[in-house]
Amino acid sequence: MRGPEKTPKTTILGGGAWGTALALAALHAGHHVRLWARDGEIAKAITKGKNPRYLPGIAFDTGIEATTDLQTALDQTDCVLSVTPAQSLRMVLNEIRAHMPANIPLVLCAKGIERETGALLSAIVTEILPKAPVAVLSGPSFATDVARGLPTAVVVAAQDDALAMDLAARFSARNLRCYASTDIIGVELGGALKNVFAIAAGAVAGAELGASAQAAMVTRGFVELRRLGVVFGAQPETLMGLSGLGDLLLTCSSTQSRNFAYGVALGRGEVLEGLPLAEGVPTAAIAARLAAQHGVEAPILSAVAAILAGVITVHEAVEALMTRPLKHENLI
Ligand SMILES: NC(=O)C1=CN([C@@H]2O[C@H](COP(=O)(O)OP(=O)(O)OC[C@H]3O[C@@H](n4cnc5c(N)ncnc54)[C@H](OP(=O)(O)O)[C@@H]3O)[C@@H](O)[C@H]2O)C=CC1
Ligand SMILES: O=C(CO)COP(=O)(O)O
Repeated sequence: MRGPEKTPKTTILGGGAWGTALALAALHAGHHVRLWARDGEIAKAITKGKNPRYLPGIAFDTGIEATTDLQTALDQTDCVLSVTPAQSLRMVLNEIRAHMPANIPLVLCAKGIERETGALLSAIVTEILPKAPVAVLSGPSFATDVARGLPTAVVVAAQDDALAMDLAARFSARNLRCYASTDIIGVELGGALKNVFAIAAGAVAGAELGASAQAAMVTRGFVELRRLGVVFGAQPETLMGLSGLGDLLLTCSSTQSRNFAYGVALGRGEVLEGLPLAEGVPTAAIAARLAAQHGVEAPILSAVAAILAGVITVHEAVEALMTRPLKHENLI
């Protein structure tokens, strides 16, 4: 006879919009959920069913145990979701190293490439927590949609198919459908690079260059994403899926995306300081550098990096893109 099912114990690192939304999703999937936030006020608010700084206007179920104490957050956990920004991952992993139980999966939910080193986030986990099986959760999913319980589909990748399937089953609930994948690199690259193309699409919208230009930018951005995927060893078909095409469709068309909104402000020539987190900003520079190092033709990535570095304007970038030598429509 089977014994009673054990309640999954899930720890979320990060009390921002996505950390809170994923904590709620885990709660709705029946987990015992603890969330670590570095800010005590945010931890208190989440425990009371709100996060006014990051999810304003959304009241949610109580039941998430939020704390500023890492030891408490990680005690007896059986799965950890890392949901702080990509550029903080190394710092956060170094902080949790002493408290992390051995052989517990670490699921990366941030989207970016480390600016200083060019490392993919999964490589940073392997370097700092070599005993933690690494997984990646990505796909078209606005935190506010997930927090409101709107239907959303994502993909969870792990090298071990059984782990990927387990995690997909663990986090799936009525309004969150998780597909499994074994292509960690493809899934993380799709999430990291779509942010840069969302900035490009936003800049085109902000500069009022028209819907046709926006569609061209997204389509050619997708070609660049697939080219970089080949270099990194991603499976090309992964990028046709939720983390890749799916997330481009979402974030290259909606001001709900912070990266798209950042691009809009850039295109309008507005002040950028103080805008919410746009992960595509640090990732653009390193992605353009990696593309150049590997001889990958990626004019949109380079243009976004150059605009963000203040080397060229949006209009100059568009003119340079439009007057490149004519060629066949190479799709890879
Ligand atoms: N929002 C969304 O819709 C989605 C976001 N993502 C990805 O999730 C990641 C996080 O995004 P999101 O939650 O939206 O971002 P937010 O800006 O909403 O929140 C970021 C959170 O990370 C915390 N944080 C920042 N730096 C550190 C650090 N060094 N140590 C500990 N905590 C830190 C912040 O704490 P504090 O408040 O103290 O500064 C805050 O709680 C990003 O990579 C994003 O691309 C993925 C899918 C959807
Ligand atoms: O990654 C996201 C949706 O899939 C969120 O996008 P932004 O970070 O641009 O808001």
